[in-house]
Parts: sequence; structure tokens; C-alpha cells
Amino acid sequence: MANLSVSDPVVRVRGLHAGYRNNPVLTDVSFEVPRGVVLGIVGPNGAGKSTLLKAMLGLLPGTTGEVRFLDHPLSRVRARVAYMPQSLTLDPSFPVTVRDVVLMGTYAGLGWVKRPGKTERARAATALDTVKLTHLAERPIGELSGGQRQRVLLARALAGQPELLVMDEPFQGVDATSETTIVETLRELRAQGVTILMVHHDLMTVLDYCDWVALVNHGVARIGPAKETFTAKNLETVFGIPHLGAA
Ligand SMILES: Nc1ncnc2c1ncn2[C@@H]1O[C@H](COP(=O)(O)OP(=O)(O)OP(=O)(O)O)[C@@H](O)[C@H]1O
Repeated sequence: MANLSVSDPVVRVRGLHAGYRNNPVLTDVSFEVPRGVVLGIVGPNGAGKSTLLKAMLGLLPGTTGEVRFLDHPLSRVRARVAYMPQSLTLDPSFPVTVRDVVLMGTYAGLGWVKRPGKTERARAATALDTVKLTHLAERPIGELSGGQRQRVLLARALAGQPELLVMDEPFQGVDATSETTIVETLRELRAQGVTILMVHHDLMTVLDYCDWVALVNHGVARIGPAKETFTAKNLETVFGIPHLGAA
């Protein structure tokens, strides 16, 4: 089991148990993530990557163990943590514009009664600009391509100005232009000190996109700097597969 202590952890998980009825997926998971890294969560289908994210975010009933974000339980720091789900599923006729969707990302910091004002609209505009979609601001969200929708989801997460961004497969089904834009945005965020946790499937780009890696196989089997962790030896030990892309 990986149990690496880091200085200034942004995420700290201790003794996490999570899964579904009659299907315990994660058992006694403990790890820490340092501030300002892009952490790739890597593992085969069914290894428990999405389950890990959901359990950490308190979305799975029956989860036990301790999860701290930015030194607090999530309930205390919700506005500082953004979650970007795997995809935005919606009725294509849903009458909401790209700008509206991005503006939703500012709601967590607003509280129950306040409505988004000038500041929030400016943040949403900046976020949309960052993902290079300003020209589509007034489009109904249903008219966008899959890759453009992923960028809107990212802009929505950015509009809340998070310190920690949790993403479930941000490159799933996106075109090359969108992938490049998302990667550039993640690099910019990292340069600003934002920590990024992302489930990542493409083993060929792990070393390029991530500076830390967690190898997940019904637990976090290995976690650490990418070059030391994403190695052929570890891939073989944890998953039983050697991989050419790894050193
Ligand atoms: N809602 C659910 N109810 C019951 N079992 C589930 C549910 N969701 C996932 N599982 C099971 O939990 C295990 C882990 O699934 P999970 O989706 O976390 O894996 P993953 O690593 O994210 O996979 P993928 O790469 O295919 O997205 C699998 O055996 C899966 O079948």
C-alpha cells in the first residue's frame, strides 16, 4: 500500500474504504498529494479510479476513512475545490448558453442568496477566454462538439478560481485542438500553484502531462513523482503489464 507523507499536502487520505453494495472496491487507501502538481490517476478499466474520486468527494454512501482537502474536510473548503465530471450529459435542446454554464462555476463561492454580479461575470469571461471559446459564449451548449463541451466544463471549473481541480478523464472523446487547449490550461494553472488531480487513460501521454502519478488497482498501489512511479517495473508489478512508454 502506498503511504507517502509529503510536506504541505493539499490532499490527505487516510484509511479510506469505499465501494458499492456487495462490491468493496477500495480497501484501506492512504496517500497524500503535494501542492502544485498535476497528478495522473492511472489504472485499467474497473480498477477503481472513478470510485476513488467519488469517494474522496463524498459522493459514495458508506465510505469510511478520513479525507482532507487543503487541511480541512471538503464541507469547509468546497468553494476552493472544483470537480470536472467525465462529461456533460444534457438534452441538446436544453436552452442554456455556454456563458451561463461557465457562470455556474462561480455559484459555490456565492452562498445561497447572492446572485452572480459583475465580478462573477468577469471571472466567467476570463475562464471562457482561457479555454479559447469566447466566440461561442452565446451559443446554446447543446450545439457544441464533445471537445468544446469539455472545454466549457473546464471553464466552469476555472470560473470558481479553485486551488484544487479534480477531473475525471478530461481528454475522453476530445479532438486534438481541445486536448492541446486543455493541456495548455492545466500548465497555466499549475504555474499559478493550482493542484490538479485527473484520471488519465492515455499511457503514452502520462509522462508529458503529469508530474505525479498514482497507480490504482483497487487501491493506490504506488504514488509519487511521475518519472519514479510510472516505470515499466511498477506497471508490471501493479498491473501485470510492461509498457513501452514507461522508462
Ligand atoms: N454504481 C455502481 N454499482 C456497482 N458497482 C459499480 C458501480 N460503479 C462502478 N462499479 C464497479 O466498481 C469497480 C470500479 O469501477 P470504477 O468505475 O471506479 O473503475 P475505473 O477505474 O474508473 O474504470 P474505467 O477506467 O472503466 O472508468 C468496477 O468493478 C465497477 O464495475
